[in-house]
Amino acid sequence: MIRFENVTKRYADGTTAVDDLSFEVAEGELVTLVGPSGCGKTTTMKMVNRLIEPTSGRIFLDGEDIAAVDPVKLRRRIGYVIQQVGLFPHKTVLENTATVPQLLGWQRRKGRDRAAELLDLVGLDPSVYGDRYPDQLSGGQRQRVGVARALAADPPVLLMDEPFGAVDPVVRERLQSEFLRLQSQVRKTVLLVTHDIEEAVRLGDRIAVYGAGRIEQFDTPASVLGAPATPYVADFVGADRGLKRLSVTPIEPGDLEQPPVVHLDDPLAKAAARLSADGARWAVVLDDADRLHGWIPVDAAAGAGEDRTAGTVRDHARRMEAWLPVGSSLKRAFSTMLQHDAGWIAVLDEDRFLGVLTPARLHEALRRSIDADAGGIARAEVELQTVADA
Ligand SMILES: Nc1ncnc2c1ncn2[C@@H]1O[C@H](COP(=O)(O)OP(=O)(O)OP(=O)(O)O)[C@@H](O)[C@H]1O
Repeated sequence: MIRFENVTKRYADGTTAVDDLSFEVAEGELVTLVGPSGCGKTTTMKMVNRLIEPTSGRIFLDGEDIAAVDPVKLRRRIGYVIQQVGLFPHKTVLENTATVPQLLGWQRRKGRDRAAELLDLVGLDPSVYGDRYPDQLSGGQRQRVGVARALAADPPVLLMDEPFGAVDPVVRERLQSEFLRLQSQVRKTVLLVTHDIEEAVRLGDRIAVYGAGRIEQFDTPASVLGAPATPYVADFVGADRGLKRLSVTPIEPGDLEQPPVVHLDDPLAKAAARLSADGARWAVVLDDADRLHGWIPVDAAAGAGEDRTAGTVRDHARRMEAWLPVGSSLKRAFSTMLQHDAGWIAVLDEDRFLGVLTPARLHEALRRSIDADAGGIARAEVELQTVADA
């Protein structure tokens, strides 16, 4: 979809920002460009929408040499998201989002409908936020409007330059997750610039790791972390790449343990029988709609024995705060365990209880991720022990 062929950019003062670059981004693929400041990432990106012209080499978009395409027409096919967002302060959120459809001459109604649809898609209720002005939004909300605006005219290509750089780490992680969910729906061809290797690994189908003006490695996150191509890349991804892998490995249903399950209205004696049959120390407690309520320890249930008057699970159940949606990263699972000082966390699919993740299962999931890698990555290279050390 996007192809660079021997592209070099030399600025007037003699700086070579990009040096003989060749790579290709497939349709629907999200490629992250990562590297230290000044290595040529932004220059690379701005050559795609012709904000910067290459000194030599050619860039193709969908097979067409972009040098021959009128820059204004070219930019209509390319959404552009930047860190400073650049919303018009005197226009409402809805008007800002509808900017490009309006420039394209869409009917006002159609443009606004589309803008509302996009705001919804990025998690901003248009009936709540549509009439606000940018200064009435948080940084994270402004960033979402930036993404909605870039998508409004449904361009096949999206360029994103440090799109989540201006917000704090917690909001940043949330925006990243939201963007991944969005991308799985809209499947744009995306080039995303970041200087944060963790962001690059988390978001990219493939990562281009830049040295000065050149790509040192262009590969999947697993391969970049597991088998850095050069000492430079190894140094850049850091010694804790086993830990970074945690942030790119999602919890899957197969990773979960299935402890005994009881319901709030079950007699205590029934819960005690379930626990003793399984030899378990605790059971998960669900409400009558099968939603997670909490857990019950074996000693609370054991007193009941055969005594049918001992009450119900409800009287002894404890609430469980440590839970995560399936698909969350192992890193989030690990930090949730630490935060709640919990030996296990519940994993849900929407409201449905799927099972629990324990530290042992987390470790196994990490191994699964390593085993699933493209061949040639020696397990020993990935520092599993860092999980235990952390
Ligand atoms: N207009 C310009 N004139 C001269 N040199 C420039 C110009 N724009 C960028 N450069 C230089 O080109 C090199 C690459 O810059 P570029 O902005 O592409 O880097 P980057 O990797 O995006 O950096 P950052 O992460 O800091 O944004 C740098 O050395 C920069 O100083």
